Amino acid sequence: MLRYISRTHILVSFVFLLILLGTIYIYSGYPVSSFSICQPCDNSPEPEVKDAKTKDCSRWRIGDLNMKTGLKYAQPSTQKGRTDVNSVTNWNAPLVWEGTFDPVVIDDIYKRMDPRVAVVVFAVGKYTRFLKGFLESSEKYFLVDFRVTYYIFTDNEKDVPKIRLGEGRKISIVTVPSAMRWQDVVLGRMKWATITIDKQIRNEADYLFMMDIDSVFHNHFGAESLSQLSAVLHRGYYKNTNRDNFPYERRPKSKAYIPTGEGDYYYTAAVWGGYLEEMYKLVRYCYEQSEEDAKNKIEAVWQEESHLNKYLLNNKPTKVLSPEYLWSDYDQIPADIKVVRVSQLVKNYAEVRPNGGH
Ligand SMILES: CC(=O)N[C@H]1[C@@H](OP(=O)(O)OP(=O)(O)OC[C@H]2O[C@@H](n3ccc(=O)[nH]c3=O)[C@H](O)[C@@H]2O)O[C@H](CO)[C@H](O)[C@@H]1O
Ligand SMILES: [Mn+2]
Repeated sequence: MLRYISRTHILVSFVFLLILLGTIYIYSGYPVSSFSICQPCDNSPEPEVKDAKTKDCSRWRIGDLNMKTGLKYAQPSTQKGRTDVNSVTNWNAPLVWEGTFDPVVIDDIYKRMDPRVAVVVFAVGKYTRFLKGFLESSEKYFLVDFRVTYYIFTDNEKDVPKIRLGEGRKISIVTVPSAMRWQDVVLGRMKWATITIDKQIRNEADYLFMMDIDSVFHNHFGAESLSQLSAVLHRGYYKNTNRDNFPYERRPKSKAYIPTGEGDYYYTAAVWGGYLEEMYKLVRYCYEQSEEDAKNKIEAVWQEESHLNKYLLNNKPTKVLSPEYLWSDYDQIPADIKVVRVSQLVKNYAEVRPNGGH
């Protein structure tokens, strides 16, 4: 009997001890299941990661909104703000316009995390001519003081210009084959980006942006653009267009098909970004869906842009960026666009594309 009691005692004490240790472990702040953006920082092979920042980094988690003590900035108001545009979606995500954020505050918050940002751009065939304007203007306006790597996918490495880059910023060249059709380049972006994220970028970045190269930055493009998944409203359809007139893929045979009566917005495929893994999922989705289409002998009306719009209908973006984030030199600037941050260049489609035309 005595032996029996003492065994039970030992067992109960052991279980109690386990529970106690577990509780201490959890309450001591160990990240039980939360994904940490800073984890990759610690493993980073990059020599320029500063000690202080790496130490700081271990305290950061995605979703933290910690700001430096004593930072000086204008008092935010609950009464004043943009009233000419809607700045929230019906799934309660921010719709970002000039005047809906304070760059002093938001850039400080994100800079403290010191994320590594990958920018994937393609410059195939004659499109290498756009690299200089894109890179030089990006250095002036795009996530200044953040760590940025431009992944330049090209079939012509020697035409990549030498540009002076800011501290912590670099270029990584990825060689891709030339193409006979521009459609193959724009869709090929999904294939080559998927492969290269798997092989290389995953270990080198926390956020990833996909961008068209025929673009120039004109104004601040900062941390207000960062989120799990951020998509930009296409300038051509953001104001008065009925959803049934969005240029979604309308043929049921395509994987990108969206029936009439559905849809939130029409997003451009020329600027989109988010957490590395979220972007990987989406880029890979566009690649796989377009492969399915090819098997069925159909190509979506606006290539990867059609697949992107299909995905974002069911997987809502966590931030919607206004057309300030991609305007076009072809179009006049209306009153609600207070700032053009990026603009697409006017180009001679027939001359610059391998198979001409629109
Ligand atoms: C503003 C906007 O909504 N842009 C979209 C629109 O592009 P655009 O009409 O602006 O197409 P584009 O000619 O700029 O092609 C898209 C991008 O592919 C690359 N490229 C293309 C051809 C080539 O020979 N070499 C090369 O490098 C380059 O990075 C270029 O910026 O339609 C395309 C698909 O039809 C894509 O969805 C673009 O994102
Ligand atoms: Mn373009």
